[in-house]
Amino acid sequence: MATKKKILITGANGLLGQKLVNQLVEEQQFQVIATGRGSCRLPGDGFEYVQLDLEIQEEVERVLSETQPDVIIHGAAMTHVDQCELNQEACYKANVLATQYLIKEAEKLEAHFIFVSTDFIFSGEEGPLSEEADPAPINYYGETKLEGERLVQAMKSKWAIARTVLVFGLAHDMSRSNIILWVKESLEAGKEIQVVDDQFRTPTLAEDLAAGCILIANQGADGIFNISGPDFLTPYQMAVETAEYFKLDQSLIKRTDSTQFTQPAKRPLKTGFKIEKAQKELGFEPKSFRTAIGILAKQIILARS
Ligand SMILES: NC(=O)C1=CN([C@@H]2O[C@H](COP(=O)(O)OP(=O)(O)OC[C@H]3O[C@@H](n4cnc5c(N)ncnc54)[C@H](OP(=O)(O)O)[C@@H]3O)[C@@H](O)[C@H]2O)C=CC1
Ligand SMILES: Cc1cn([C@H]2C[C@H](O)[C@@H](COP(=O)(O)OP(=O)(O)O[C@H]3O[C@@H](C)C(=O)[C@@H](O)[C@H]3O)O2)c(=O)[nH]c1=O
Repeated sequence: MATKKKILITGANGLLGQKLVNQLVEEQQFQVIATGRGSCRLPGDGFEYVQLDLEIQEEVERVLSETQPDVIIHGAAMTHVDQCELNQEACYKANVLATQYLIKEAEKLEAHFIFVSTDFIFSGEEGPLSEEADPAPINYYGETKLEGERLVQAMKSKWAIARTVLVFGLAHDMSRSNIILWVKESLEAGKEIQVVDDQFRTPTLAEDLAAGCILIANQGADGIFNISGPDFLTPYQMAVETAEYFKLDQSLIKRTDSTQFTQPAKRPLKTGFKIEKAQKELGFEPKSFRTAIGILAKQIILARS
């Protein structure tokens, strides 16, 4: 029996990482090597976990030469946008240097390299955007992700970039929350929240992002693909839909805009992605926002039982 190809996931303990490992183990197309900083926080089995801090180049060299993956999905990053703005050195190490070390080993192995990127490489002047739009980041996190994309696009071996937007979902032992969980928990606690209605996104269920990355891996696809949800919404609209779905008090949601609600790092106003290319070329089919909330609701109930 032919031995299976090996796929290595970086940041496997994270929201996307956990969904990638779950789906890859289920599909059984690859031998799965899950890597992450520190101990394994993933439930279940069917994969090999290897500790890998991507900011330590010797560790990257050792782990990659020992595991010899055929495919790498690089989702690891510093993703707290405000912390990235305030601690730019840490952000640069996690998002640029780590990617640089990994690319060097991927080229040696001629491994298919799939880089997960973001709508935050864009200025937010217009949206939704196609894969051909010109990047112009307006926060430091976005700058480092764009730098990562540039390193990837200069690779001599096969590469792909999966760009996504406002990922939401439920994972084990999460290091940070995301908008749907935050809205639900705030309203359940009877807390009033200010939510902007002048930013536009195509929010993405973590499972759909993972499915899109795996389509790229399975098909050996190369180039840039927008992998996001299909619905073009503002955070305010997302909050109202979440309240409706979970039958929570909508009066606690106070509509505001980006001039009133400010965060340390500027957010691009209008982003969101057109996903026709991924739909046509990969067969990518994400869930509607409402269906996605329903999936999340089931997971929340399961997690409680
Ligand atoms: N979340 C979102 O809304 C969006 C995310 N993206 C991109 O998607 C990808 C995944 O995001 P998401 O799953 O939400 O992020 P998470 O923050 O949930 O996961 C990121 C993971 O990367 C790990 N990591 C960070 N630095 C290192 C390092 N030096 N070595 C090894 N692992 C490291 C973190 O480890 P630890 O658990 O130890 O902290 C964490 O598990 C990222 O590349 C992000 O830029 C793009 C658009 C939207
Ligand atoms: C906390 C908060 C957020 N918001 C809005 C602002 C923003 O548009 C949206 C999400 O806010 P957050 O700060 O939680 O998420 P944010 O850091 O904007 O999320 C980003 O994460 C990185 C990793 C990405 O790559 C981006 O695609 C994007 O998803 O909700 C409010 O309106 N009120 C609030 O109190």
